[in-house]
Amino acid sequence: METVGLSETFTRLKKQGKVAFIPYITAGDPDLSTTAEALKVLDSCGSDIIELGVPYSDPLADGPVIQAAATRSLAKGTNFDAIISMLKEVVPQLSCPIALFTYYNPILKRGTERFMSTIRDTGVHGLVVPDVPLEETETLRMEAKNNGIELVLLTTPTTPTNRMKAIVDAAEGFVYLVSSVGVTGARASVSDKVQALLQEIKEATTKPVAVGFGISKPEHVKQVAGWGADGVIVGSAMVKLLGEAESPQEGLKELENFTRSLKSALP
Ligand SMILES: O=P(O)(O)OC[C@@H](O)[C@@H](O)c1c[nH]c2ccccc12
Repeated sequence: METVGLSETFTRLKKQGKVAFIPYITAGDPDLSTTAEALKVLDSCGSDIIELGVPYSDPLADGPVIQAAATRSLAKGTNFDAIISMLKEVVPQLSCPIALFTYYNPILKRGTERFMSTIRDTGVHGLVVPDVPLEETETLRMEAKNNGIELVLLTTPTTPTNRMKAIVDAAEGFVYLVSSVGVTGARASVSDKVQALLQEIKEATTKPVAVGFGISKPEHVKQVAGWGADGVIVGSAMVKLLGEAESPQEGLKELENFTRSLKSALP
């Protein structure tokens, strides 16, 4: 089925007074066929957008859980081409859009234009590149636009206001507000600075803003939605369930239960 893109998804949800639930998982952990099943589980449990991470050897922005997932996946021999073939199979079966997550190096290795056209051919709608400096997003944005890919950009609690404004102006699909400084990973609570950061961003743009980092419980989800986020992103807590389970089937079952518990905490 033809899915709509990221920004259209947010427009639809906004009309329904809903907040987007956006899980992240690492491709190939525990293996690619489980990833294919996990995408379908996450979709059928009500995810509105799914972030799929391309495992990388030097995930500088990732905490221990996602680093371990990338290591396991790479040790299994997961590579970009295998992820692309899996996506060509699975994306047509999904009702929610996929945002591919990759560090900048795998893009540079392939060449930006070729990378963009390759992911476009799988039906992926979005792209998040956490380590590309704003100054270098020009080419990325142009090639993304040429291929109908929405390039999401990230802003953090320490991003200066004028730089945040440049980021939200350039972002496509949605603005990724990183909730706390440091790396990805579940935290006991979400920093209440997020509320003020959300207000500041919403004064600078009408684009949807999704919040990530540290969110791992239904009460976190409820809290962040209550602060006015248009979307809530959960990664490490998902990755941990899937990658550290007794078996892939067990992991998929836990993923389903966990997703339902978080989704039910959203309006
Ligand atoms: O893992 P957390 O704390 O739930 O945060 C989401 C995060 O994992 C996901 O969006 C992500 C995965 N890798 C990243 C690298 C940079 C920024 C964000 C990410």
